[in-house]
Amino acid sequence: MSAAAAAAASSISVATNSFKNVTLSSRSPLPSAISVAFPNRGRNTLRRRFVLISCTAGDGSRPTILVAEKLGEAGLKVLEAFANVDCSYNMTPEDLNTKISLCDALIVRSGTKVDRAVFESSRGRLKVVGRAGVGIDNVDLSAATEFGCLVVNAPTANTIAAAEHGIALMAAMARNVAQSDASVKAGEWKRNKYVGVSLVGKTLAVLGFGKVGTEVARRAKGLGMRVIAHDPYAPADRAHAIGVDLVSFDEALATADFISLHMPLTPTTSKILNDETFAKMKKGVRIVNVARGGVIDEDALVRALDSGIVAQAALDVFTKEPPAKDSKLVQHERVTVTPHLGASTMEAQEGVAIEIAEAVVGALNGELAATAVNAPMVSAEVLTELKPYVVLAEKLGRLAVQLVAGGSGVKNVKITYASARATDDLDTRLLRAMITKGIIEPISDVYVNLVNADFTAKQRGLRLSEERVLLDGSPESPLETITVQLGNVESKFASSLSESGEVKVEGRVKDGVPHLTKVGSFEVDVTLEGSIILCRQVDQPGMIGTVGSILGESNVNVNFMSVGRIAPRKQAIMAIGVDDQPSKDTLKKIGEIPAVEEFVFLKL
Ligand SMILES: NC(=O)c1ccc[n+]([C@@H]2O[C@H](COP(=O)([O-])OP(=O)(O)OC[C@H]3O[C@@H](n4cnc5c(N)ncnc54)[C@H](O)[C@@H]3O)[C@@H](O)[C@H]2O)c1
Ligand SMILES: O=C(O)[C@H](O)COP(=O)(O)O
Repeated sequence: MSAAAAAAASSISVATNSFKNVTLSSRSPLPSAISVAFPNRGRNTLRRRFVLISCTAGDGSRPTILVAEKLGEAGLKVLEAFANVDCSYNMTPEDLNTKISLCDALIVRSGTKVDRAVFESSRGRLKVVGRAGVGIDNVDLSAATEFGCLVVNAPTANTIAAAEHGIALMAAMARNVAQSDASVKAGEWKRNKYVGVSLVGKTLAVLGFGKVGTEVARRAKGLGMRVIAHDPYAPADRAHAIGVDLVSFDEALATADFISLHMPLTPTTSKILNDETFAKMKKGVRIVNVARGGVIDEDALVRALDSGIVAQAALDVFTKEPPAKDSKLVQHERVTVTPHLGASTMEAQEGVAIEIAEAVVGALNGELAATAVNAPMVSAEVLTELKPYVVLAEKLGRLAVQLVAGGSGVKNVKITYASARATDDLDTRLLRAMITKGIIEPISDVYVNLVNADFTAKQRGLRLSEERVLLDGSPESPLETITVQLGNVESKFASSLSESGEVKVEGRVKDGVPHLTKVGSFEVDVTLEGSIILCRQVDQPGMIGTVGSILGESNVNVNFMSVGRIAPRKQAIMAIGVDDQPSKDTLKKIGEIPAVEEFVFLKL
């Protein structure tokens, strides 16, 4: 490492005690995997399989996907090409809980509650929940994560449909379309009663400037409205690019003639429009909600309508769906309602169905989902670059934990990533998850994947801290080295202890192949495949030959050998990569070589 190396501190503690007793799903019998192929120095292509999400049925048969709400035909076709598909559209929660233990994936829209009971009832089989749409407020994400179940959604295909519905509701509300339609159909002709208001020149406040909010803003600008937006997380330049000013929440409320809601339902946004916030609005404001019913305190909205603060409201979504037939809000004369139709266009439903079917099939195939909600999203380009480092990370975790005497005592894990790339350019969640997997799986029967890695670490009291070391030089590869250190442990191979007493292993990727490059303070160089024998010995001529002949006599194929020493004729570590597992007898013979001071056999 360069003398100028600077340690960039980014410490992530994943050890808290905020979790109650939870039963984790046990290891799936036949995990699916991603195959990573890369050339092995001109010899045979080396194939590595690393498991991210285990999904396919244990006996290798086609997985079963339960579709709980109406899904477009095109999406069903994608699913049917890959899995057994059970379309059961009107299940009670009890039906769902009964069926789910036979299903590998579940697809829902907004009408099905996927709560903790669903994950518990699945007994570890459910690996993917697909939400055919954007809002995931009907899925218990923390329960999904605890049970190692990936949640994916279809976040883009219904954006335009929702935005168009928002605009349609705003225009219909302003011109009393629904009320006057009902009136004409009832035989009336009341032209004076249904005089509306114009949109042009009015100020629209978009609350939640994400995908739908942006499209609503764009369209409202086209209608000649002045558009302002409030979104604590939206970049100002995106707003400016379409001529929208980002303002504070209070300013949006105080200035708007129309307010359109486009934020997700979260604990922060729940009832964000309430008595207090209605009181801050301009008298006669008009409200549109195509986001989620729960972002408005519905009783407070009725009060605001009755007091005249709110002139009109147009609502596609409700706290409880369907709302009660005698709901004062729904029945209110100045309220226009639709039955959660924002995403319901032919085009959007087709798009959503394909988007979710592809995401679910991809996840069942073990691919990293681009629309994962409860796991890191890794773009295809980043994943391609990181693949060998992902393998390296898991192998280093596996090696480190096997060097610990009585492995289960591991509590403190320090991971150091040395790279010439800027800290922000490396998302380490994937690597951290794989190191966690490598550490936990050899010493437990818990199956660790990208979804449950941090949760599983916390549950086992594993404290992971990550450090970035910024190296000089050209940032061609994402990482130079990964170092894994396990603190406060005894080692079964004393030479693997660093000067400060931690079990320490370091690796790097060379020509696309993960290598072990350091054990304790000894430098070695051995490819991380098959198994490894580490021997500490007194450096002397003939050692490689002696060990090599013992292994050869036992028909154990050596794929790599490397010796790291402190100084000639002093202590050295020999790292021997072997394709086959040596017998106890063979290992005993190695241990009996007079110059060998200690040795350990490690499975990768
Ligand atoms: N009615 C329908 O059928 C329908 C269809 C599609 C989407 N939706 C709903 O519309 C909403 C928006 O969907 P999207 O695809 O645009 O999502 P999105 O994630 O792209 O946008 C949501 C935006 O809300 C912002 N936000 C979060 N908390 C906020 C807060 N406290 N104040 C202001 N902004 C906040 C986020 O920063 C984000 O930019 C979601 O609730 C979704 O479920 C409804
Ligand atoms: O969040 C969404 O995507 C919309 O609310 C659509 O919900 P739906 O799939 O039930 O129509």
